[in-house]
Amino acid sequence: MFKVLVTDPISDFGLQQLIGAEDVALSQITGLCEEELISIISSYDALLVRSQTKVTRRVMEAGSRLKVIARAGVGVDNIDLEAATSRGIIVVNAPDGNTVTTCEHTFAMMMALARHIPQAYAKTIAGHWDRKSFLGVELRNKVLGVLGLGRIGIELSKRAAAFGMDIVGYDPYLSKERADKLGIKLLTMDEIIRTADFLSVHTPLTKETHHLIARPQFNVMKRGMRIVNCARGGIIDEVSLMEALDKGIVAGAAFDVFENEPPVAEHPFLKHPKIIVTPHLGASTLEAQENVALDVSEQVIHILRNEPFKNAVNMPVVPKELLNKLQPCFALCEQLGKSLAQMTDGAVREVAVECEGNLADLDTSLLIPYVLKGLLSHHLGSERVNVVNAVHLAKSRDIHLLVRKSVLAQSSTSEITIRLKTTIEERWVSGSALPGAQGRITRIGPYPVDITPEGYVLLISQNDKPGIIGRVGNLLGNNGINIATMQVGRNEIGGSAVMILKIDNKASANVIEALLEIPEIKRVREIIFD
Ligand SMILES: NC(=O)C1=CN([C@@H]2O[C@H](COP(=O)(O)OP(=O)(O)OC[C@H]3O[C@@H](n4cnc5c(N)ncnc54)[C@H](O)[C@@H]3O)[C@@H](O)[C@H]2O)C=CC1
Ligand SMILES: O=C(O)C(=O)COP(=O)(O)O
Repeated sequence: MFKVLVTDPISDFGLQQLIGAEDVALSQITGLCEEELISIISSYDALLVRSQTKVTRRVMEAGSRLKVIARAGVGVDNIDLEAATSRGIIVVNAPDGNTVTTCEHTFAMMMALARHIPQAYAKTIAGHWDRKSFLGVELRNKVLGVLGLGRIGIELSKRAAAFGMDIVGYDPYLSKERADKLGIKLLTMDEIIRTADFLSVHTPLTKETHHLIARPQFNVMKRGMRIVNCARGGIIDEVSLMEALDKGIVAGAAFDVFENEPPVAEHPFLKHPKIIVTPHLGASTLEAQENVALDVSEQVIHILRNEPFKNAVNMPVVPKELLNKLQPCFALCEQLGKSLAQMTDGAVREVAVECEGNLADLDTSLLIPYVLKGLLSHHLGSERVNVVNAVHLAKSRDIHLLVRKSVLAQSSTSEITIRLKTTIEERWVSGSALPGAQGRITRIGPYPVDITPEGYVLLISQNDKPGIIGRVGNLLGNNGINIATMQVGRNEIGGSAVMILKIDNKASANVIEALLEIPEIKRVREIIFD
């Protein structure tokens, strides 16, 4: 039974899939502080949060069973992603479910700002019929600067265009062609800041975007501009904004988010007549909450059941077409990594993935985590290593990772060779995988083989002398070990040779010792595929 903990208010409708799953026990406990969460997290396999719960390194250290942290929303700045990755915890979010809702809230804030609606409402219900203090401005013909043209920034731009605004924007990932189609003029950050009548930020909060708008930016802004933040507290420096308001540079500000949430009662934004605020309501509609909860519930179930999932924040995004082509290779790569771990001595220094044939045209760097998972889990334990943290674990051990390509196929149309260098030796294995079929190991070092990576394999290196095969067969037989298949290979008559035996049951350490007592046998390795 998988135990799932929900610590922020998440739509019950959206959680139905988890609630109804026979293999899931769901607990909903909201309002926990860090210490309280730490005290209970150790028994859970999955944690579902929104923005309130801070999922710190300490929480993850205490969450020894945690396999997945799901964010029912977009921003993951409340989750320590580095800690999650290094512990192999998958972090997923729901990037599409609240786009329109947050964009509509931003637009509502921009209109409320232009027409002083919250201030006028407060005064009217307090009994004052004041028609002089709230002279507003039109949005029409105003320049809207949008920083961050992702999902929300683009939706906002579309709506602003319908209101007759001129949209200028900046996003390092938006192409000019796409911007032209959307009617957005791409400018530099500096040009936008100098020309915008309204400025709205829609980037994530990262080290790079922290205080993206601060004193130097406010100092060059158009006098009387208005600024909106419905993305994240901290993108706009709150102290510099207060100064800019006092200097008359900024005529008004609309904030849905704060550097620290909830803000303290004395926070200057809460008293300033030119600032309007909402309590992080950007994503708070019925529709968005159902969307994001449905999305993450489905992903959590897939991850817990070891099924394919989408939107992992701490794993590379793989286009579906590429995923379909590489999928058959994932299990094979893990098995190739596992076999190398068992046939080499010394500390691993370099792992190279070499792809040939049809695979050479694809981004095969995506295979590395699978190879490393097989390789490292042999040394570090399968509990500790998965495809999320495998690269991190390898790099933190100074293991050099390489991907090489060749258009030649040696023994099949799509062959993968994994070459491993350790402090004392270099060995390699090759394999081939076709869609819908189990992968096969096609080469062990220079020797062509054809084995399915399952069960037990004995690798015996010996000098090529008559009678050895018989002695090995007898010894195994006498110990009740049945040989399923046997392949032999050699460099030259009387030179080095190998015997690759698939056996039906495990050879004990005593059997391996006895094999090594046969004078011509130089090395015996048992490879266990599980
Ligand atoms: N107030 C609320 O309740 C909500 C707030 N958000 C916030 O809005 C943010 C944006 O959401 P989406 O549009 O869905 O994300 P997105 O990932 O689609 O868009 C973010 C864009 O910011 C761009 N960007 C990153 N660094 C930049 C920089 N230095 N300058 C300019 N552009 C930069 C990225 O290239 C990307 O296109 C989220 O990260 C989240 O923090 C999202 C949903 C609700
Ligand atoms: O999705 C996001 O990034 C949001 O900021 C929404 O936050 P919330 O889920 O409402 O706490």
